[in-house]
Amino acid sequence: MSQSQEKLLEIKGLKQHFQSGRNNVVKAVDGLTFDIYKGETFGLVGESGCGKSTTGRTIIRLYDATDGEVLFDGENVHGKKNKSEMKKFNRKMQMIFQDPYASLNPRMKVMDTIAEGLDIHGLVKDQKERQKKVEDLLETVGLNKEHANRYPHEFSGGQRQRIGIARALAVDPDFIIADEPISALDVSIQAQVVNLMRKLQREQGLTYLFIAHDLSMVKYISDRIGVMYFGKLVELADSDELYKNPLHPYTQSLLSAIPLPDPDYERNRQRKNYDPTQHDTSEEPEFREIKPGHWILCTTKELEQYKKQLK
Ligand SMILES: Nc1ncnc2c1ncn2[C@@H]1O[C@H](COP(=O)(O)OP(=O)(O)OP(=O)(O)O)[C@@H](O)[C@H]1O
Repeated sequence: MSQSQEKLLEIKGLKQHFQSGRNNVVKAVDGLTFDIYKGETFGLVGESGCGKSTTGRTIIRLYDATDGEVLFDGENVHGKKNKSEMKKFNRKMQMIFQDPYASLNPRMKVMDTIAEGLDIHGLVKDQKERQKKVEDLLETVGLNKEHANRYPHEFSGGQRQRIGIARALAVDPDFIIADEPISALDVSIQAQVVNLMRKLQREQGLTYLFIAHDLSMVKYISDRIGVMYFGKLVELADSDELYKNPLHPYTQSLLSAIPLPDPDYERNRQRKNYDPTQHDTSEEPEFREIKPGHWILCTTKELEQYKKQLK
């Protein structure tokens, strides 16, 4: 988790609206603007359905954006690109999924699953190099070379996620979107996978967008956190700052849902419910910087109130 201030991604006014039925539009992502710095882990949290996965998928261009821009190292990912330019982006940006079993082809040996990207991008010259590269990747993620000839069903959930990580790493990416990568795993295995991701980040200078629905594990892995509610970011801050100074009532509600290790605190803790009707409606809320690096969706009047709450 070494964070620079150099931007790897600039997401500007990103929108993803889905047509649902004839007259209904789902605004899954509705105007997101934020940067992701080189070498950091940016945690994106919010409850199910708020648009986290759609954000990840739109950034990586699995979907074309309805509106807005994604700049990767200054280049517009969503601009008109020819095939070879798209291939270059596809290699630099990889994705790890929540359910590694569903994302691995059950009829493909681990060797071929991991080597798929190597083949597509022409990164190995012959079978021998291909095999060696896959074996090295298996070792990098804590598996061993004998695993290369097995099928996904022969592995545990944690091992399958390691295979998913090896597949993403094969093409030597700069940026990985991890979409709830540990939510489907046993609690005992979750920390192992997160620790592996942190180790790989240190060793390979990776940048992560780490998507999760609760704030507990995200705090541990993220440098900065964005809190998402119905397609919009409501708060964004350094991880420590967000826990010290949660200002938006929705962030406070998410935080109040995390069980805490301190028994005294835990006994007195109350779950805060978020009531979206509690906001000032005298003007449209905007994403405003309340102190350097700490952003909140609010009106000017609310901003003054939040300032008084700052610790
Ligand atoms: N391809 C699609 N077509 C139509 N609607 C979609 C599509 N993908 C997502 N949605 C809708 O967009 C909204 C956001 O979904 P999304 O999966 O991004 O949320 P999420 O925060 O990642 O939730 P979860 O944690 O459950 O995956 C939801 O209302 C969902 O039903």
